[in-house]
Amino acid sequence: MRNIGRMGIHYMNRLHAANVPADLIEKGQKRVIEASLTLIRERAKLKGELVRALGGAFASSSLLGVPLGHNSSFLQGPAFAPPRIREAIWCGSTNATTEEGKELNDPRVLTDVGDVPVQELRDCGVDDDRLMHIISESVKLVMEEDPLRPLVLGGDHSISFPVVRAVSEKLGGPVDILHLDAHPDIYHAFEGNKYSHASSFARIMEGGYARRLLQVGIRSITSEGREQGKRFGVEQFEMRSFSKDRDLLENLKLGEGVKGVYISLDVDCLDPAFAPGVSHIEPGGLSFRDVLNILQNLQANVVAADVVEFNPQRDTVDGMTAMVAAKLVRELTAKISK
Ligand SMILES: NC(=[NH2+])NCCC[C@H](N)C(=O)O
Ligand SMILES: [Mn+2]
Ligand SMILES: [Mn+2]
Repeated sequence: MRNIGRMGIHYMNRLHAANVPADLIEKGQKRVIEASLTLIRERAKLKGELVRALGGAFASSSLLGVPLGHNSSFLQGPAFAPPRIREAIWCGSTNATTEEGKELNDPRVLTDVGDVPVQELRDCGVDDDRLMHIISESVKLVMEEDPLRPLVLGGDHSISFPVVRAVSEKLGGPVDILHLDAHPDIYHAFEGNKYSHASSFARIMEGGYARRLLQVGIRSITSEGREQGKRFGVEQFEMRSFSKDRDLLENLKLGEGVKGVYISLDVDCLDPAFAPGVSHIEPGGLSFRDVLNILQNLQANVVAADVVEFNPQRDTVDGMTAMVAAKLVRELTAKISK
């Protein structure tokens, strides 16, 4: 199953090689892209109408899955994360109430517009330039429907670039970003791939989509990561000084004077003891409660967020990391919805 995407690309290459007219392929791709966007557009419209009809919501989280794993430099399992996270959000072992009392069953708090069909698009030969634009377009379709705000389920971390681009373009200016991760993901082009999951924040900063970028949980950083951080004025908070920074990080106020705040949560910001189901095991990380303390105390208008890099193929048999990722989504929902 995990190779369908690649087989799809090879299949398209064979069609090109066999002199299948390029415009035939191009026209077919356009129809598939339109169909993909139509499904998301109509679901977002319906959920928006529903929330507005119920009334009283100023901001409301809406899940958008982006099952994309091929821009990972290591394992591609994050492509399979969105359905596993949804399953865990609604798992009967817990309940539908967030820690401070929001009801997830209430569509004014949480709705779902489904997944961008990444596999299907790649199978038709859609390349990454276009795929990234389709992801951006999908995010904008959610934002079109006031009061819906996108809560994106990755996927590897490459998806944050098209998502933040869309949020910034749609709101008409930069946002402040709180980025929790073991890695800064700011290489100019990791292993030659400008869309790499290790390069998304280079694209975001180049594009001018963020004013401030705060990176928290960092404990795997190369000299390029530090240089690029300086170059873009990134505020990098490393784990080795976390006990010193804790006070500041648990009392953050962000987003004043910009369009809002974006939160990007790479599950590997957590210590692998809390979240073993990730591609890049990096000891010495945050505890789950550290992350919740930072989130719950954050003063900010959170306009959108993502949870990325959960790899179900590396999870424990009881799906522990799926529950961890789901709880991050639940508490982000609480943060966004009001
Ligand atoms: N989004 C991520 N999990 N990125 C991990 C990047 C790992 C890469 N090997 C590095 O040196 O930084
Ligand atoms: Mn990352
Ligand atoms: Mn990471």
